Amino acid sequence: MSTLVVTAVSAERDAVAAACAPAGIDVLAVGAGPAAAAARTSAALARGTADRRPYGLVVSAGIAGGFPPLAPVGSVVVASEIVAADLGSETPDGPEPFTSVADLGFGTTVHHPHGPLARAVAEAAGAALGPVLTVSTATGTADRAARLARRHPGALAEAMEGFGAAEAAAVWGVPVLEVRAVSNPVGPRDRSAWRIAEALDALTAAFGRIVPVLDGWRDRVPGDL
Ligand SMILES: O=C(O)c1cccc(C(=O)CC[C@H]2O[C@@H](n3cnc4c(=O)[nH]cnc43)[C@H](O)[C@@H]2O)c1
Repeated sequence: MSTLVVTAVSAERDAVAAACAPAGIDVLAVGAGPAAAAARTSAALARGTADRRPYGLVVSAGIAGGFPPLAPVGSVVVASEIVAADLGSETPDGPEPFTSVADLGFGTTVHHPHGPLARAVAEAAGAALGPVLTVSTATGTADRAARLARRHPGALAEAMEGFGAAEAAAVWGVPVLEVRAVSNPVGPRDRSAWRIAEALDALTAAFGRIVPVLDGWRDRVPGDL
């Protein structure tokens, strides 16, 4: 079965496609944020099924903010967990001014990529493996960066689409991965410090090393990886 890679914007799509298109892996720009990612990823999965070419894996990919020092600018991360970090409610009292929908008892905030596949992809890419957060509002202050890091120990990075792509993949019963190249630190907003070209180059290089693993996954005998 084939693989679908989804990115937010066309520059990310082109960076991934430079490595994936020669291998016949589809790469789509589905828009920024979890809602656009969920809607358009689900539509692409439906098209694949209708065309009798169902996808067997969804990969959310692109650039991201990295939590220093775990994920420096220019590094690549692979998600061990895809976490909806701001899906919940603010709370007026207590040390933690946020509670998740999972804690409130009416939703899920974590998707778990296939462990052996995520490990194999991280190893091939020379990437760190750990939680990657999905946010609807990019972090722009040191205070919020510290709160997120406290609430999600070991979090490597934040981006804005992974959880949406994972929700779509779950609806279609397809496994999901998230692969990100770090363009900026999570913290006080300074767009001039974003190293987008460096991160896009890192993304292309990472997918060059990941493609053979995805090929092996496509051809796998269940239990192989
Ligand atoms: O301006 C450009 O040339 C350009 C090229 C490629 C990508 C972009 C984006 O702005 C991508 C937005 C996308 O990146 C993720 N992202 C990156 N850093 C963060 C962050 O610190 N916090 C949250 N998300 C981040 C996110 O997935 C965005 O959708 C521009």
